[in-house]
Amino acid sequence: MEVPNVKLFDSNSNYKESNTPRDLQFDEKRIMHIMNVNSFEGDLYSTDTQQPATRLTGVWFLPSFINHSCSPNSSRLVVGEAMFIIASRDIAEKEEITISYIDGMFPLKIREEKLAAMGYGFHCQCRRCEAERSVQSELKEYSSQYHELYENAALEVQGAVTSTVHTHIENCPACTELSAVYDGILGKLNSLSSLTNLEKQWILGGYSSAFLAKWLVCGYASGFSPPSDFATPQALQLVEAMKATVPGMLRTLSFATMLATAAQKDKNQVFALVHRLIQLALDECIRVYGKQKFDVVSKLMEQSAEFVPFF
Ligand SMILES: C[S@@+](CC[C@H](N)C(=O)[O-])C[C@H]1O[C@@H](n2cnc3c(N)ncnc32)[C@H](O)[C@@H]1O
Repeated sequence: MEVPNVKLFDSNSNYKESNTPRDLQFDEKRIMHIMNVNSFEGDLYSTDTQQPATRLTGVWFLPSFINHSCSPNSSRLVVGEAMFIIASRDIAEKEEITISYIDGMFPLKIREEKLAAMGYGFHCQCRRCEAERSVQSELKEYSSQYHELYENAALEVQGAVTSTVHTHIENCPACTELSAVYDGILGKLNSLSSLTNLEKQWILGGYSSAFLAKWLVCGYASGFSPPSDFATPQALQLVEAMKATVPGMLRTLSFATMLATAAQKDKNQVFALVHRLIQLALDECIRVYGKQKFDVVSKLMEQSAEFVPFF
């Protein structure tokens, strides 16, 4: 399809197409399809920081040309009416700019289902998907278990968050089982020699909520406040994997700050782990610049007990 002149979308421009091509004539179905695959949905932030974020849907012309990847290099932020596309990791010269159309922190099968449900009409063949497909048969057991459990686990979490009574650990069966899936996938990945370390991180990142379910189950009894000994090298390994998988996610930033706070309180904790967690939080804080990053990370650390890092 021919790309229209950008000036057509500029409200201050007098530019007009000399003659409307026949295929641009009014066709309701076609217009609806174009809207479906090109519009964005998300949180809109006011420049007035006292205002809460509101949900919005809209079409932003230039960002709508950006393709999807399950391990993208950019993410988007809407402030007022402007959409910012922010690099979430270093981007090489001539590398395609990509964003994720879905919450990519899920295993392959769920990502495929989410993309299919949105009607984009493509099968993702990014490097992350291809790496995960290449070991799909080896991971089948964990992938199926995750698939069976994750919706129920999400319901348990929602129930717990909205409940005023602190339910006990036994009342969270799906979360408990899901956390065992994480240990299983971790062991399996260690035994797979056909994958690079980065490919293993991409797969592990997709199972992050299974690890977080474990935190939830442990943190439950203590009113969601993470136990001080929860910041283990295994938790750090997951934050590193989440950063490598979908960089710049708020969930990863919050998880890192929560762990850093817990690690700081633990007298037995080595300084290197706390330091690395804070560094990761600063790296993931891609929407603010300079010294403000430190303010945001320390504020999040103060508030970390209130955060439920799940789905
Ligand atoms: C928002 S548009 C992206 C820009 C579009 N590629 C273009 O040139 O106008 C979404 C559509 O782009 C295509 N697309 C996006 N990401 C893709 C990917 N990773 N692989 C194949 N097609 C993709 C699909 O057709 C999808 O419905």
